[in-house]
Amino acid sequence: MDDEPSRLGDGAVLVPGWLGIEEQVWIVGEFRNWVAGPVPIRAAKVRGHEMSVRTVCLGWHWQPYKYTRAATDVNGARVLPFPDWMVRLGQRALRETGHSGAEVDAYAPDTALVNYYDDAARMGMHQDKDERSLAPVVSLSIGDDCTFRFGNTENRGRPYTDVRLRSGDLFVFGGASRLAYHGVTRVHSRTAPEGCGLTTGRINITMRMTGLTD
Ligand SMILES: O=C(O)CCC(=O)C(=O)O
Ligand SMILES: [Fe+2]
Repeated sequence: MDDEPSRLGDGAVLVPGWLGIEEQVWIVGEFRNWVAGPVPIRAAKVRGHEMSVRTVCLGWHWQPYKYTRAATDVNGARVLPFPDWMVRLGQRALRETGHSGAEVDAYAPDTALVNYYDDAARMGMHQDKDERSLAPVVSLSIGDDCTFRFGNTENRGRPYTDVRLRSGDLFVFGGASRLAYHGVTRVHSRTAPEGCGLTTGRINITMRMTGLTD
């Protein structure tokens, strides 16, 4: 049995086992299409250093530290459109984490950062703050477990909470937690459940509302 949902902060809810195994498999299949282009998955460069995580984007392309329609730091191609099914999935995520009908209706995510972590990949503590909208971020994890660190809105340090994110878990952070620092301190190799579609590594999808218009 999966654990009950837990609150990691005001507006931050973790729902273990939210995606069924068939949904996970299906999303991994979509992931294989996304990484094949038009913009290949790549490690973004932050101040000249490649991140250990590799990322492919939908809707808008994220590069440190802005969103563009075309991947001007990769191959100049326009990223794939943000899929309708993901808008609906994002709305369902908000509905099932206690958001009001009005918030659900207003939720129109238009970018997803799709990260792939191998065993050695990590993500340092950061805020998701390149969006103009403060609508919640919806995070989905598939594959190997990770240790996810969810902190405070002031700085990268304590107080923070370390939790295990497992395949199928949903994490939503909005409201007073929307600009909380967070990161991934480690990936737990070979922990992916059998049949999730991924045999090695971890996929994380964060959908967001950019608040941008063309
Ligand atoms: O991999 C995760 O769980 C978090 C990813 C993240 O924070 C990001 O892409 O901004
Ligand atoms: Fe983030």
